[in-house]
Amino acid sequence: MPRTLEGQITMEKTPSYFVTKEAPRRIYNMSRDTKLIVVVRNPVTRAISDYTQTLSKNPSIPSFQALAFKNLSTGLIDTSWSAVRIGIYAKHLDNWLQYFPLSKFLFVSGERLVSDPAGEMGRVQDFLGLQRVVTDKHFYFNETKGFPCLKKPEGGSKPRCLGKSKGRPHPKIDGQVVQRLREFYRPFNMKFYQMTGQDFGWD
Ligand SMILES: Nc1ncnc2c1ncn2[C@@H]1O[C@H](COP(=O)(O)OS(=O)(=O)O)[C@@H](OP(=O)(O)O)[C@H]1O
Repeated sequence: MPRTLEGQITMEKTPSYFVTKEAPRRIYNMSRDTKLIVVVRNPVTRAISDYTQTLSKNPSIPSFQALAFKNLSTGLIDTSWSAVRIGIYAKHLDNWLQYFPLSKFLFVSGERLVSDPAGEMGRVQDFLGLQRVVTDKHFYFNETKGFPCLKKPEGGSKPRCLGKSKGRPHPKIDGQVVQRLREFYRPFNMKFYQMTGQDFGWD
């Protein structure tokens, strides 16, 4: 990490830290004052999004359901598949709470980041002790992209949406497969709501 002067905030974004066993200890040993921001979305949609990403790089991978189930007829989920495992948020958070108190965390709703980006960004700015500089005025809904985009990014004059790999259409997954995954995640989601004191409304 670079040196940070008074009045500066250094930020780093690595999604995989949240699910990496050694990360909390290492970050705690680097700086126990670190603030932690975790963006979470419905773990079922997250798993499908993850699969979509892998599929785009390698179109010959097995079907979603072939990877998600150990046994399709008994409905046994394969928790060793990373797309499934990452969505067990309560388990990962438990590991972090061995080092950091809950007050060091901000949990951002991935769903609200799309439906109300300025609102979620407001929470981020408050959490970091920043003035609310990013507001409603900075976003517009781009009908073609189907997502909010920035009206005028920092240092640029043209509107800017996130890249092609963000907000891709997902393949259609069988309703029963989705239902079984919902059931699988429900207790972990409940635990996560309880741990964070936030109901993300996934159930
Ligand atoms: N404004 C805006 N524009 C486009 N996409 C948006 C936006 N806000 C949130 N999202 C959602 O971000 C998802 C991709 O983010 P990731 O967390 O997968 O990105 S990363 O690769 O881990 O950095 C991506 O997931 P997919 O829809 O599965 O592609 C989006 O749903």
